[in-house]
Amino acid sequence: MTIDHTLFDAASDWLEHTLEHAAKDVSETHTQLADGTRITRKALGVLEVTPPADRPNPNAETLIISAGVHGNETAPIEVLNGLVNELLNGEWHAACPMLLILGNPAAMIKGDRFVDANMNRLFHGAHRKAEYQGLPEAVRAQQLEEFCRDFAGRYTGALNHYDLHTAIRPSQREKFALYPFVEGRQVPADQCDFLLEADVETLLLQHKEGTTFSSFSSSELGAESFTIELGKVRPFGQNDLSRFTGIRDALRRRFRGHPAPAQASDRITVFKVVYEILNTGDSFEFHIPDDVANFTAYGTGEVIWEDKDTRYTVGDIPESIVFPNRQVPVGQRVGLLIRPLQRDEA
Ligand SMILES: O=C(O)CCC(=O)N[C@@H](CCC(=O)O)C(=O)O
Ligand SMILES: [Zn+2]
Repeated sequence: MTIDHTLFDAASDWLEHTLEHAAKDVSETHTQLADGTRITRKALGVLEVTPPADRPNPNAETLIISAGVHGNETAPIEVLNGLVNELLNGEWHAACPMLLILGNPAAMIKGDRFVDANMNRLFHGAHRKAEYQGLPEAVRAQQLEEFCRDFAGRYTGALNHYDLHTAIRPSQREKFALYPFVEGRQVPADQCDFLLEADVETLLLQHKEGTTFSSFSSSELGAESFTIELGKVRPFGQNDLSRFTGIRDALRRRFRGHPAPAQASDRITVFKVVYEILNTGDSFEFHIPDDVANFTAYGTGEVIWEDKDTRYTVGDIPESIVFPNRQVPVGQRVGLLIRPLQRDEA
């Protein structure tokens, strides 16, 4: 490895630098690769890649790729860091402008989903709410929004954002993507092809705007954005990276500006979110066990949650649970209920 250490001080790579400096400020710095690509370390865990102006960008796109918005979701962090190492090592040339983000370094060091507040609920302006004022995760969400806004504002090509995660629970469908809700929008076929290329065969359509990173970039920046769940949460070093080669190879292909391989888009299974379960407070009872897998289905009449005022039972069409988690603050998401998208709903 012949990495230029002006970018990462004495650290061996981007991830090591990000973890070592998690409690410190780092200033902006940049370097130029032998092929003329400029790499700017904008801040801790934020790299901008700028190919030389005369290099073709065959897919006419700009990319934002984020991982580690939840600190314990380490596999996508390792995948993204591996791709950065390849780039810095001169193994291939970057074709498109890219903003690469390791979201929450302090939580990565702790090995936890977050430190003070779930950062993936603080985007799309939510970091401005009084209850989050001054929290490091609110400051970081605002900083990441600003970097993305600045990056998006400097380019005209199609903007795409893939926010990479892994799930807390096991899942009947190991890899799946969530498409943030934007009024009147439909998922483009080439995005489904990309998901399939990355071995992601299941897509969930959100039913309302949210405060996730991908909701921010799609609603505020007009990006085609997805949250992508790639497997299960594990600590650094304990991931079986052979289960993540689909996303690694698909991203590398995009970074290099190579054409998309042909895919059969009808292979993707699409669900829509029909209901978001929220923690309603003291009398809230969630009837789904803690160890249930994502996509477990519940039949007509089954009670999912209740409190002193409300009892939610499944209606005529079975519904499946995704992201069940009762350990969330009042007002936050305890889970999503989904059902397959019918043909006439497409
Ligand atoms: O497994 C879980 O319960 C959570 C995994 C995760 O972090 N998922 C994202 C999904 C974001 C979205 O809805 O687009 C999250 O909860 O932030
Ligand atoms: Zn996550």
